[in-house]
Amino acid sequence: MRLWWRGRRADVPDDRSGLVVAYWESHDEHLLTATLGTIARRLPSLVAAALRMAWQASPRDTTVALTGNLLAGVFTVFGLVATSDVLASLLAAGPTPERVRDALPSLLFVAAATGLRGGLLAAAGWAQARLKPQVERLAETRLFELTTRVELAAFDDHDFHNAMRRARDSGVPDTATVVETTIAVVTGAVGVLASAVALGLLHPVLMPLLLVTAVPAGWAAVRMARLGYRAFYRLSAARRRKFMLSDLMAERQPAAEVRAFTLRDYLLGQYAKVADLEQDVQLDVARRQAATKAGGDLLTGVATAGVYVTLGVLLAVGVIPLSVAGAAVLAIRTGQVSLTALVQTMNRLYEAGLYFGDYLAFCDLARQRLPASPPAAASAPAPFHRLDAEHVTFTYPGADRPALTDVSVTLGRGEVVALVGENGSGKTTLAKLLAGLYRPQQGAIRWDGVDLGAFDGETLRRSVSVIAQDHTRWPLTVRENVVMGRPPEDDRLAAACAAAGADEVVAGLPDGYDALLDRRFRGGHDLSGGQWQRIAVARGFYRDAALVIFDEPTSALDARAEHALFERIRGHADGRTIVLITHRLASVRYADRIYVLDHGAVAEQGTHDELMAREGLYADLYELQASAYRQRVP
Ligand SMILES: Nc1ncnc2c1ncn2[C@@H]1O[C@H](COP(=O)(O)OP(=O)(O)OP(=O)(O)O)[C@@H](O)[C@H]1O
Repeated sequence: MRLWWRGRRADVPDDRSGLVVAYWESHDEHLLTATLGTIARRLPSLVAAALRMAWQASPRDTTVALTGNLLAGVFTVFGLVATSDVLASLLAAGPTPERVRDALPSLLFVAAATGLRGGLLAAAGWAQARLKPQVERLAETRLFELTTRVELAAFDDHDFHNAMRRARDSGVPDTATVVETTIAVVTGAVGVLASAVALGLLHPVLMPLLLVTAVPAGWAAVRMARLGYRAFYRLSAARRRKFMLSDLMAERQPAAEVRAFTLRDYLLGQYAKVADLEQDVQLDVARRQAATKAGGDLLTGVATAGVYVTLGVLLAVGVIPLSVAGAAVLAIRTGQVSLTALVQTMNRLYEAGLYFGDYLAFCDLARQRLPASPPAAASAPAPFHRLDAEHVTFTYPGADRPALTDVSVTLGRGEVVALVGENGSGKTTLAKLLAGLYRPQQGAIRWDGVDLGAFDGETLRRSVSVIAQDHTRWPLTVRENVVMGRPPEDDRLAAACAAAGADEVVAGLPDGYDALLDRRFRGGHDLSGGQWQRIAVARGFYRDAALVIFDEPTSALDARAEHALFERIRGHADGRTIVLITHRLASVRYADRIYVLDHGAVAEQGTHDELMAREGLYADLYELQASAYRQRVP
């Protein structure tokens, strides 16, 4: 890990003695140490990956785009060679009308070759234009197929986030650019090759002259692209922070707290810091890119002058006739136009290829984080008789101590089991493990004796319903918020909403179940915290799951609604097992079993009466809450 700071050469380490380095100012640099050679060697595989992607997006458009450009190149050669014949006829001795007549067949050939070339390029261009959106869509779909399947723990990993941000921000759009520029590079290369072949046919000594002009421009393009990429890579963590700050300053949800806590100056100050950093790095890169370009242009000019001087010498010493020299000038000009285009597109390909490389790297990384499917995954587990956590230990990625240590709990079919304990004691973590969202590092979660790892993850999760403490307020309609991708059934929807007390919420909305729950859209509605909580609970009831986990489902409910909800939860269990996490101990009195967690371990377990008789942690917490209600104001 190296540190760096704005205003300095981006690749010079800086100890910044005495200053605290923010986490978004530091990053791993191993990728940036790649040499030009390494990166150049990467290009062919990137091009191959891009062409593979283009082929998968549309074989027909890829074929038309490639063959159209290749054939157009062939007609360029024909046209240039025929031009030499035209010049030879026109510059020959004899009366002008005769010379023109002699040149006529070659002239017609030049016209036909030019027309055909134009037609082919137009067809190829149309195919290329069609290819772009198809490739973009394919790249994006693949990315989201992975991000929605990777294990949940990946989202606790900052490296994964950084890689995902780079892949989403630039990788996806640049995938289409790589495909587009790959084809453009083929076009440019064919154009240059056509001119080189035409020059070779005119006289073998002329061919290398064209290539001399390519070297400086190519060097400059590659160096400029690399400088740009280095800046992008270095800034990716800072950009994530900038996006986060801009969301805090311009999104609806934090808007009230930004004002209430007078956070404006603080946020703007933080934003200015990141923006300064970004600007300084960008200016530094722009300066170095401009110097590189100027150097490249100067050298290209010198090389071009050298080419024309050589041509003049060849003409003067009689190595080539005037007609060949004329056609050679034309071929060199054509070749240089193609060469400039080739260098420019190579530059873009190289640059986009680096971002596309990020996209490919992220896809590989995400594939490694896909949950391992067992060799013979059993499909949807039938409702269980027992669900056991056996000596489970779990540590979050990057955390220095376990969130759960040697935890064992048992849930019987149709039971209401409560998890209680102080903040951070591990209740939510245990619930997520029971739901199969995280895998324990030690111990096992067994569904009727079968380790959860033996089940197919998707089908397992269909048998479990988790109403998270920080449940998502989906910007969708009420119906979609409850049904959550399952087939919509009106009777079931109404029953789930009634069980959760969400029917009253729906009755108050003008569009009922079709009301859109997001004020940022026209006609959207907002709900109170408690109303949202009822909608979230209705989600839990709607799913036909063997295990339903309610993580603090009543924290935002008023006392009456809370009491009613617990009654309903008990009444609607219907053979389902309910795991209830709550701090309101009066609500868990009637649970079949209560587990008391303390610092990631089960401290006590039993029924309310058993735990009260024990006079341990549960009894203390219960008494504390009860006494708060008993206290009278003097
Ligand atoms: N994604 C995460 N990455 C790292 N550590 C985490 C993560 N989520 C929770 N923890 C840590 O794991 C421990 C248990 O957290 P957990 O959310 O399970 O507690 P809890 O009992 O549900 O708390 P609360 O009552 O406040 O909801 C805490 O120390 C917490 O800081």
